[in-house]
Amino acid sequence: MVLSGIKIIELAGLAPGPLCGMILADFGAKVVRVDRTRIMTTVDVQGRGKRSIALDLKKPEGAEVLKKLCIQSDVLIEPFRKGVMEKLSLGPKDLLQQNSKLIYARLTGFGQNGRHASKAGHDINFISLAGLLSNFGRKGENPCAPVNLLGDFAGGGLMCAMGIILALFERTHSGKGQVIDASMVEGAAYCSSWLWKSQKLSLMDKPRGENILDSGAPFYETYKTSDGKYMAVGALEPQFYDRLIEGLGLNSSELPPQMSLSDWPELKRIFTKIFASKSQAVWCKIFDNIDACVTPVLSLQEASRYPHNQDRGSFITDEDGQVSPRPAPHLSRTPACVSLARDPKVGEHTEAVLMEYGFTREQINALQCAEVIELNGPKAKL
Ligand SMILES: C[C@H](CCC[C@@H](C)[C@H]1CC[C@H]2[C@@H]3[C@H](O)C[C@@H]4C[C@H](O)CC[C@]4(C)[C@H]3C[C@H](O)[C@]12C)C(=O)SCCNC(=O)CCNC(=O)[C@H](O)C(C)(C)COP(=O)(O)OP(=O)(O)OC[C@H]1O[C@@H](n2cnc3c(N)ncnc32)[C@H](O)[C@@H]1OP(=O)(O)O
Repeated sequence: MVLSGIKIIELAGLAPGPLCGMILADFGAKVVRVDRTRIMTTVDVQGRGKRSIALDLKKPEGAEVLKKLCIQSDVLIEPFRKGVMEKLSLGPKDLLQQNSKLIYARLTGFGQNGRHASKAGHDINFISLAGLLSNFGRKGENPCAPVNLLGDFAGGGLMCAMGIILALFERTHSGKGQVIDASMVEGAAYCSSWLWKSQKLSLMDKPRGENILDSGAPFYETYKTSDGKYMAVGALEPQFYDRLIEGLGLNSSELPPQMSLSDWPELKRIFTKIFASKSQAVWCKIFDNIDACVTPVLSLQEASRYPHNQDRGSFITDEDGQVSPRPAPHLSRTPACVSLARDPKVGEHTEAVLMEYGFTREQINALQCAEVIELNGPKAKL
């Protein structure tokens, strides 16, 4: 696997850091998640392929343990707001001094400088300041966040993983680590470069809900079917639009032209009425054989059972029976080799990991007695 041999320390966070660590683990890195002590469970639902140690970083001995782990690792992912790591004497200066090859990834909302750098925030705040949230939602309605996909995951976890991979690549030439300042405001904005640059093309320059891709256009919209489900229509180009009209059983000579903006509301009414006359399954049968960019809107469960996705094995089931997406993209020679084991429990691997990093049993016992670490898993085999 591409990242075989790469050792990553991930300090436990809420959502973006865990995705970043999971991607790297899926592609072969050895990821150790550092959980807090005295917590019953983790909120990390993206623990696939990771091991967990429970370590109290507030205790000086705990910070020393982390330093020792980082000396022997390639990457540290830290998800706290600016200044938290420095307060623990675990900032980049402290750690890079001991391991100049370390890649120190700082995944925050607002970045390491600027007036909001020390403020707390969540996905919705980051995408609001990136100028993006103002674009989501229907005409006349309040902006509505696309769950926490854009800030936390596209702009956060994924961008941070890209930064780490870039830094690992660069390190093969320079032999040096570096600090990655991954701000979710900037990551989300960067992912959305098309939106910024398409203003010039008059594609997305009208108010929210009146543009071609934001529910303004009748041919890029969802429609309710007779059984209360939905179809997604993405018939943007004229050739696909013609086939949409054909599939709906309409006659284009009796309709206004596709790009007549003033007629979009009327076209939407017509399409809405027709889609409501048949069930989703019937529309699927019709549009399965027509190249019109029309697809069913599926729930997560339906997506994993959808024939095309089954053809490609796009979803996997772990040993707990939990279904999730398999890693993407596919690499032909060195594909991801995903773990099907259940996610790690907090502190399940403390002993095994510490021994692997050179701690003796006596040292581990002492750390345990001082409540610096917790051992919640099976004993390591010596
Ligand atoms: C929208 C998403 C988030 C979605 C997540 C939700 C699904 C979940 C969020 C809350 C969960 C619920 C909650 O946990 C309560 C229940 C728990 C139960 O187990 C399950 C049910 C729950 C109801 C649970 C359910 C769900 O899981 C939730 C609803 C996002 O946007 S995620 C992106 C967030 N933003 C960022 O990542 C940006 C950068 N980070 C930050 O801005 C802040 O870290 C953040 C996230 C705002 C948190 O701020 P906070 O003040 O709490 O932390 P920091 O200032 O960063 O400091 C961290 C302190 O912790 C100390 N520390 C860290 N590790 C250790 C350790 N190993 N040992 C000791 N101490 C440690 C660290 O030193 C800091 O201490 P100080 O404050 O003293 O400096």
